[in-house]
Amino acid sequence: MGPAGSGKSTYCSTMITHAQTTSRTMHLMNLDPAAEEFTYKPAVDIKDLISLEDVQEELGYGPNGGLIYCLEYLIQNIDFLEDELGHDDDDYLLIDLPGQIELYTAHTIIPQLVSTLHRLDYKVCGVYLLDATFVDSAPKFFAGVLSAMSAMVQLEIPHINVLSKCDLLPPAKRRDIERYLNPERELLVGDIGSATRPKFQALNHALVQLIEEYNMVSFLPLDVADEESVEMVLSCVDNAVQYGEDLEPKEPKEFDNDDGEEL
Ligand SMILES: Nc1nc2c(ncn2[C@@H]2O[C@H](COP(=O)(O)OP(=O)(O)OP(=O)(O)O)[C@@H](O)[C@H]2O)c(=O)[nH]1
Ligand SMILES: [Mg+2]
Repeated sequence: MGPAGSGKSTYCSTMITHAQTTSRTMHLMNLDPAAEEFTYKPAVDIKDLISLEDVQEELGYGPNGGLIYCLEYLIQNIDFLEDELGHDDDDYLLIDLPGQIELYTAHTIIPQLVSTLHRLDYKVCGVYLLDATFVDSAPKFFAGVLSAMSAMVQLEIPHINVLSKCDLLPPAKRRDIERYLNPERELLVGDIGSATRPKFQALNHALVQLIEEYNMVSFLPLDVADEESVEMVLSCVDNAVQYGEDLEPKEPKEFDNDDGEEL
């Protein structure tokens, strides 16, 4: 999840590339009906169910309304998803969503999708991306945190915040951003206080308290050019969904005889 252009699709392809280097399989589920180009072919694609172009042409919707229509259509035809999904115990799906922010704040589409996945026994973790190059001041950081928080409270699933595009930050900006990865209350109050007018002080305090109560202030930096950084984000998501805990160790095929018995 995350605002338009925050790096959601890049996150998905980066994780799949990384998984391949560690002989792990991940599948892409594309739920962005406007997505046109893919680094990896999606295993499940909303465009096989409904096309944004058709919706715009036939129903006269604009791009944003059309997109919401497509996702609502998916929820009404959730059998499509159930039929498309594999039934492997260790299926790992990366679900790429569109960037319309209202999807994460106002609509019930994503919560409905999550409950379908839960019904199908998937463990779901929300990963919310914010573009690090935009989060360069306290007010922008707050705006980003509040958007991430509204997704989190709506979904009630394990939630991880990621600052994307850290590779684009010059070293000095990187140090600035590090202040916000795990900031102390005093830092937040101080920074937001000096960036806004005194009359907002009470509001600022209330916001900092809210952010603290939801334990929302931590962000993981993601530099897609740095394998360690990619691995760190992946292992936090793995931990959140307890990936691997239920997996049976697999016997290599050559140790089975023709009857499937172990030798
Ligand atoms: N250098 C760099 N560029 C990135 C990174 N992530 C995304 N980009 C670039 O940012 C632009 C948007 O990235 P996408 O991955 O398409 O973002 P998105 O969130 O899927 O965008 P929408 O689906 O349109 O909401 C593209 O030009 C990407 O190449 C990153 O980690 N580093
Ligand atoms: Mg995208």
